Amino acid sequence: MQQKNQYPTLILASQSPRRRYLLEQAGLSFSVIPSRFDESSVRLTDPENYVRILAQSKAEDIARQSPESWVIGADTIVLIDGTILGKPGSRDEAREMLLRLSGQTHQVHTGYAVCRKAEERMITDAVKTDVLFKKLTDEEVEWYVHTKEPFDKAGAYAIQGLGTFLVRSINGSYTNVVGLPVCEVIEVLIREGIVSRSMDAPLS
Ligand SMILES: Cc1cn([C@H]2C[C@H](O)[C@@H](COP(=O)(O)OP(=O)(O)OP(=O)(O)O)O2)c(=O)[nH]c1=O
Repeated sequence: MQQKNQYPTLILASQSPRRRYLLEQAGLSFSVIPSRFDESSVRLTDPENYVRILAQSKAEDIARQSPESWVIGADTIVLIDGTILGKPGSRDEAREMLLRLSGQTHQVHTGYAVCRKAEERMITDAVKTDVLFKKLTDEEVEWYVHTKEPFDKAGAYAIQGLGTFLVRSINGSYTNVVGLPVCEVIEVLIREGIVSRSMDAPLS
């Protein structure tokens, strides 16, 4: 008898617990295999293109190992006045980023990619959300840096965490700021027949 292949149907190619949580919250079943793609190898173009290329590269990295699976990759950056803020490497850098965002509107761009190597299928797009920070006092910045939350987050904050107090308002997708535009990604998964949202199908 022929062995059934062992590839998972859907893989999230990300180390980010936030992305995992967002997809779980939406009722999806999937495996997690973080990509080891070197992000520094990608040249900075315009923000939308940049996050799409990174998302695509992360997804392709895992799709090569698991060609029958559908693979999701994503990348999030924070952009203020044309400058990209990545993850802060030190307390000083986190402080600097937060002071730069204080009282201003910035953009969060998340690129996503959904691909299946076996049929050379690749769908990518990017979503932008505007985020307005309240004006921060030095004490607030100091307190937040000391919580250590800023360190693995683009722009040195987490809207879904303690950093929620920093955000006065947003215009656009909330989940996009957290790291994955869930509505758009699930639209792709439904369109490609990977998940269903009809009553006669099981959950996910
Ligand atoms: C702005 C913002 C970013 N972030 C996070 C989401 C991402 O995990 C991180 C941006 O880094 P990314 O390089 O996009 O992702 P990652 O390195 O965490 O995971 P992987 O490359 O394996 O997919 O910042 C928040 O959690 N909350 C926020 O409010």
